[in-house]
Amino acid sequence: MTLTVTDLTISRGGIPVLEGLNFRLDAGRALVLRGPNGVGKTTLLRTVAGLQPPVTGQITNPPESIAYAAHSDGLKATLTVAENLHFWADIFGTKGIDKALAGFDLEGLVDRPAGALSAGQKRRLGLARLLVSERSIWILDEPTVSLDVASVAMFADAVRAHLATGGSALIATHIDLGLDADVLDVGPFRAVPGSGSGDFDGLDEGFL
Ligand SMILES: Nc1ncnc2c1ncn2[C@@H]1O[C@H](COP(=O)(O)OP(=O)(O)OP(=O)(O)O)[C@@H](O)[C@H]1O
Repeated sequence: MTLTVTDLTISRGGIPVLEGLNFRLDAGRALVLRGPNGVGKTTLLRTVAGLQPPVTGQITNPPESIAYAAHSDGLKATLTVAENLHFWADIFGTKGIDKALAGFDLEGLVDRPAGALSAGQKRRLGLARLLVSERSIWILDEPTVSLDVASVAMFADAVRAHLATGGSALIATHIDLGLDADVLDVGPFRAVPGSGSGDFDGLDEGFL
């Protein structure tokens, strides 16, 4: 399960933000994206996840291999924790939520509506969907926002376990997760300004 990005140029709101990107993500590996605020990390993740087309270049990955966790949690506020996970299990065509509940310490919250969770608990539930998805390539945008130290460690353990079973992860994060990961600084790939339509793109997905 290899993700390959070749000669990629990406845009946001019709304006190119990064260009000339080439990288591959092999099974069992994590790649951490670094770069200053606004450089285009989220845009790159959205493009790799298939939420928007590249300007130029290719992205190849096995079909139905990607699970994408965006900035926002994208939870169903009136559904319980268990119902949210079952909802996503139905979407992904998988069965069972126990591993996801255990992996993110949610067993004590199964009957709580997602809207009544704390910010960190919501984030844990959002990340638990990765386990429900059973997808091999995780695309993660600032996954540790709102997480306390113990929950960051829990998340890092989940990523390590995923890599150990042949999964992979592409992660935009400003913190050190303590993973054995490759690092790609996208700063040097900033696009030359002056082209594009400038159209506003209001789409902001929670999870796919
Ligand atoms: N919906 C949008 N429409 C138009 N432009 C946008 C939109 N969202 C972000 N941008 C712009 O696109 C550029 C890239 O933004 P992006 O969110 O990809 O950066 P980032 O590297 O993820 O930043 P951060 O580290 O702050 O999360 C920025 O200049 C940003 O202002």
